[in-house]
Amino acid sequence: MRVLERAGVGAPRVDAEVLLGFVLGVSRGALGSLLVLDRELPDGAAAAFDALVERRARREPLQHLTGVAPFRHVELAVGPGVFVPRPETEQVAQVAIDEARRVVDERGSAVVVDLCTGSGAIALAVATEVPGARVHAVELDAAAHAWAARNLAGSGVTLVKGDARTTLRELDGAVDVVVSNPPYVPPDAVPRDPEVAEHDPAVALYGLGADGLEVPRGITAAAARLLRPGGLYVMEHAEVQDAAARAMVDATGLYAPATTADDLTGRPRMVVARRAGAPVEH
Ligand SMILES: C[S@@+](CC[C@H](N)C(=O)[O-])C[C@H]1O[C@@H](n2cnc3c(N)ncnc32)[C@H](O)[C@@H]1O
Repeated sequence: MRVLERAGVGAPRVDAEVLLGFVLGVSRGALGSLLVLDRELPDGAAAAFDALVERRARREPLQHLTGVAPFRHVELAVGPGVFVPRPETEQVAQVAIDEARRVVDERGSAVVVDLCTGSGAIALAVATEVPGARVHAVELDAAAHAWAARNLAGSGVTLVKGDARTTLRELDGAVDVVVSNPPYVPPDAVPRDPEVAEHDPAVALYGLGADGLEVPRGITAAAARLLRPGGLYVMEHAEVQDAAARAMVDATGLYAPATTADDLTGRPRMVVARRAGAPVEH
């Protein structure tokens, strides 16, 4: 634990417990007590644990070491080449899930699209938690798409490889919920944590343009094209982008006035808007 603390790992005790549980093949909860850390480990486990701690001290993401990332009620396989799903995105998924459930109750089914799906986290959560939802997911990057294909196999989610700004034309005007956690980091805001800066793919982080919102602007336009009138759009953004994200949505003239919703820690982290009027003509 001290090795991780010295390396600047944010939650050294938690990470040490997770890695020990991983080596022993038990959940962190089943470890029982931290005293386990002081006991002798079975043959081979001590060396395996030390090797993992050393890698974690070099700031490899914990989830790359265990190969999994928890997200709501599901677990995603993750590793190099894919963005590790974050707890704050669970609340973005919640907004999409609540709306999809409401639509299913009202109409018997709902069409949900997850743009920029990465590991497939949001799409899998919606498909798992909302029976009656028909879920589509789009990912541009080949490596991330491969992780999503692995995670979404057998889930019923339709996964498409392509640019989320231009795909799924067959669903134009027919979608009830579009949810997205796109890249949105501005070019001058390189994340400080090595786990993020060195291990999350650049295509997952940087939203392009001076404000980081060039890709999100394209996603917002695509969502307007996909949504039926009254359909809901929810998109994650950085804490400092709340006003810019609302302005971005409102500037399209295609949505009712956008609002901002908070994540579970009370930070403004997503823009929410309903599609207004008639579907866009093409
Ligand atoms: C911030 S990550 C989010 C991944 C996942 N939705 C999550 O919340 O964990 C953004 C994802 O968008 C993908 N991406 C970037 N530009 C894209 C585009 N134009 N079309 C589709 N996917 C894109 C990246 O490869 C990355 O997987």
